[in-house]
Amino acid sequence: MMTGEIWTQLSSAITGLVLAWVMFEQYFPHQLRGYLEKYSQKLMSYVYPYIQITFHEFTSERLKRSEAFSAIQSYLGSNSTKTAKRLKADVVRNNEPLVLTMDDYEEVTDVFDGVKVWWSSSKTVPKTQSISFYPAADERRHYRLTFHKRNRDVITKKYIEHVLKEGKLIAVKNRQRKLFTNNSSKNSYAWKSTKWSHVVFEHPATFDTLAMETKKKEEIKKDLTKFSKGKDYYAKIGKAWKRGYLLYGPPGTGKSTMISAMANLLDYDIYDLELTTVKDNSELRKLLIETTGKSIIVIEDIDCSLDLTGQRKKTKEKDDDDQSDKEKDPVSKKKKEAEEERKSGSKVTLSGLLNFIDGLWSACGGERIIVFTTNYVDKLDPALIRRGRMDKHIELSYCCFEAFKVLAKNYLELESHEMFGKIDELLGETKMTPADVAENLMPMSDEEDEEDCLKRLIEGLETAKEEARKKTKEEAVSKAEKADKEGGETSSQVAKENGEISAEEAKENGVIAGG
Ligand SMILES: Nc1ncnc2c1ncn2[C@@H]1O[C@H](COP(=O)(O)OP(=O)(O)OP(=O)(O)O)[C@@H](O)[C@H]1O
Ligand SMILES: [Mg+2]
Repeated sequence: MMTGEIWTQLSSAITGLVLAWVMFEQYFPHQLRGYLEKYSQKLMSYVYPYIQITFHEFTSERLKRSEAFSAIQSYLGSNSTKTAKRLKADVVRNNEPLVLTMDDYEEVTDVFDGVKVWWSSSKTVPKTQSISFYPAADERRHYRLTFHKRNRDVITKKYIEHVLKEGKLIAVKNRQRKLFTNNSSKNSYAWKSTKWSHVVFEHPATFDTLAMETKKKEEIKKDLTKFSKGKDYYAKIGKAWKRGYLLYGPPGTGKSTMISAMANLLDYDIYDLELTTVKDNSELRKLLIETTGKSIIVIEDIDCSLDLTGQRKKTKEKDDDDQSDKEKDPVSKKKKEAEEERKSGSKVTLSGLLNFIDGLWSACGGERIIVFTTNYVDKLDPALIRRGRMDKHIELSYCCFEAFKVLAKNYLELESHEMFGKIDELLGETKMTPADVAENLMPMSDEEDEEDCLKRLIEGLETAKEEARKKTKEEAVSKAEKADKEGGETSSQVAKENGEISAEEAKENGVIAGG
């Protein structure tokens, strides 16, 4: 048993003796007993020469994990593996060394500047215990540092600082990037202290493999790097250190791929936030508080996740009905919106999400990027995507020739080929997503070579072109028919003025329009 603990037991024995004596001497006046207790404590501090400092896992806010605790955990993890007998292993990536930490109720010693200290780890379990299959929800860990009081200065002024600094460095070194998700069935258990579950993030996408115009790509990369180095700048201008990106475009144009590339470029974690499974605004806030710095918080398909559009329409319609509403001041308008949201009983509301992005809580820690993706940018509420919330809007679109060249290099290791000219021409005439181009470029068997793949792509592009032509024709015909049916000279007149033609004309000419 360590010296610190012997002293703890001895001290409680002495206190017990003193108290017993006080109780025995009942005729002692009340005030005198107070004095006695005070002096017995003082006496103890003379006899018991050790000082203890406790570091709790959760701070007094009880919401955020203490940074000191994490740093100590890493420090002890690397320093205690030689002496501690019981260790805990963490998730490991292939071929990487095991990450070990000291297990609960384990004790280790450390020596600093010739001074010996004792570290112990323990946890507190709530007093009201019911018999349960799961561990208690409120289980809180702590580390206790014990040292001799004559070393007080060295420990409090130098050693603790050393531990925290070392611990943070070790944590950075051992860091495995993580992909967090709130959409896990396990999360429904009440005992789980965190709402996020994670796996190690290993996506190979980088900006080099991302197919898009080089100029645009470089601009985004520059923007991201500037952000990640902008701690002082954000502090100077008095803004929370966060940045919002809105990625929009048709399916298969690389929105999700770009998020992985962003995380790989900056070495950030990803929090994939599934809004539909979030119970209410307060749960949303809790999720945000639990995110750490150096992370990208992603909400995919934002238009499908929330009934934001409906909400907006409702208010808009009402505004149109009621002229006086238009003149209403922003405060009462907001109140009205909140009231409507409350009545509609929707889980996470627009104002909840807006608060999530730029409210008070989002300033609880810096270095966070928020990314929304959508296929329909027009459907989103302007309030959600205004600059300042979503600082940068990036459109990911159909494959252009420059993007194709990136894919050809990735998939076929081709910088140029005689067929490239034809492909360039076809890509200018028809729309194909990078996902479809990539699919065509992937060899289907070992026998297939680059040329087969390029041929397949050309065929695919020609088919797409033909289909698009047919579709435009059909649309023009049905539009013209409709105009004819609605009849009257006026409408056909208008149609003609607008460059549209009658159904018959359309059929005769085999119409070509748009594209
Ligand atoms: N710009 C791109 N560069 C490289 N690969 C791409 C690109 N766009 C799509 N791909 C390929 O297509 C697949 C699908 O792309 P991704 O999931 O990024 O599309 P998305 O825009 O997120 O689509 P959705 O709107 O349906 O979510 C990816 O696995 C990737 O291999
Ligand atoms: Mg996607």
